[in-house]
Amino acid sequence: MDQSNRYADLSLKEEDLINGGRHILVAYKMKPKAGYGYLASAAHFAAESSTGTNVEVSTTDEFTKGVDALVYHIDEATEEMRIAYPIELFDRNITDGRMMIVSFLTLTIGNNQGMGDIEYAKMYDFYMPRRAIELFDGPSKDISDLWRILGRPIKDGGYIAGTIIKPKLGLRPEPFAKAAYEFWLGGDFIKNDEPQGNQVFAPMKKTIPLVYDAMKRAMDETGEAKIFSANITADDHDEMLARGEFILETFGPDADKVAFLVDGYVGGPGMITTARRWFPNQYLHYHRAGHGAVTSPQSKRGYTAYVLAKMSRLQGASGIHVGTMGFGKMEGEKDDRAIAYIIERDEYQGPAYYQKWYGMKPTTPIISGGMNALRLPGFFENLGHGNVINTAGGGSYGHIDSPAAGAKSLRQAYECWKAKADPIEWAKQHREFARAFESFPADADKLYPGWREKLGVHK
Ligand SMILES: O=C(COP(=O)(O)O)[C@H](O)[C@H](O)COP(=O)(O)O
Ligand SMILES: [Mg+2]
Repeated sequence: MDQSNRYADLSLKEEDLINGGRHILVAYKMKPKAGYGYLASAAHFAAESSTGTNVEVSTTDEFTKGVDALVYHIDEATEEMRIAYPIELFDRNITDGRMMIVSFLTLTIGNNQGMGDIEYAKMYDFYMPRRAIELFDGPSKDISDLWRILGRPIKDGGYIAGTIIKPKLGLRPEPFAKAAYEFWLGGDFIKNDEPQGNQVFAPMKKTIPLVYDAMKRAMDETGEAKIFSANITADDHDEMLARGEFILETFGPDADKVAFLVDGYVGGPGMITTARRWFPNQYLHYHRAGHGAVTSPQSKRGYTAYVLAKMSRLQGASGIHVGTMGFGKMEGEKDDRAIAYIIERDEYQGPAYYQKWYGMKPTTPIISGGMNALRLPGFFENLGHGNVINTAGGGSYGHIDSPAAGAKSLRQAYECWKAKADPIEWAKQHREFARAFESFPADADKLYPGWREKLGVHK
């Protein structure tokens, strides 16, 4: 059944839809299955994603038709399809009238992912009108809160040198706390690796008090504040809250130095919102492990990493991983800068839509995955600034001198970029940075050919 007379109106202008402020707009790359017309499939897609199904139903009335999603733009050659969703379609809380990401996903990237006439469809951008921005929580804490804790300026407070406790799993409580202490002697921020929680060999009730003790000792030793991002992810929200409350109680007077890490892609939007609403005084660290299943450029379904990051700001993530833009070990491109810019700026031109955030707090780009001091100068140059959290696991615990030296090498890499200095010249003055060359020789060979001669390293 061709539903394009009801679910498509190609005379609608995007500019008018935006000025009207009544629609959420979504841009997809969509391809119908062979034998299906583009517009008819697009209209069926919009029907399934809003008020319709594959047949006409007798229960439809005039009001129903007023909230139909409408295809307003198609371009078969570029597989471009854009749909306007009336804002009324989206579910609101009975407790406080607010919007929820789960409803946004259910409609815009729900059943339409399994339709018989659609080969594939991937969301690559969406636009939220001002009213929707008003109805999402947004972050309650942001990077300025971390800068304040670290004793930095709250604007442009700069690079936060972090790590991930490695090995990923298998450390018992004492070695775990020792690994934390050793990094904090040189760095600012430590996160649990995303699978670390309450394993039998490292029970949280034993490990967390030791981590707090390590933090206190490192703060005494360095005279600097330190931050720990603790994983509270759990299937059961009560379990997640119990973890969070136990951690805050343990850190007591230093609970402001605790962030909460939630595995938001595998855990889902409800887990992020529960953490956001239950612990509004903590920095909320969104770890996105698993996202590649839908966001990878190889996947023609789901949504992009840009869309994931943009949703996380609406949900209230204080920070989210944005990859390493081709400088680390995970998939990524230089142009992934856009993923950082959409979450940190107050307005930004995305791949399809110009989004204004109307003062919603920013979400920090968290840079992670195969990073080390040698890779950072190029990374900052590409991004154009260093106001990020960077967690370098291998880059810290793989430094040949110590985790503290690894941490210092990260800070020195940032200072090198800020000073616009030549990394080789910088290495001559900064020992930990220099030793990073010997720690990661494959990277050094690739990024700084001839480094051995220039730095006088002949082993
Ligand atoms: O454990 C790590 C990195 O460890 P290492 O620093 O040793 O590589 C992170 O979980 C991933 O980077 C996540 O990837 P992303 O940030 O792309 O989501
Ligand atoms: Mg990890």
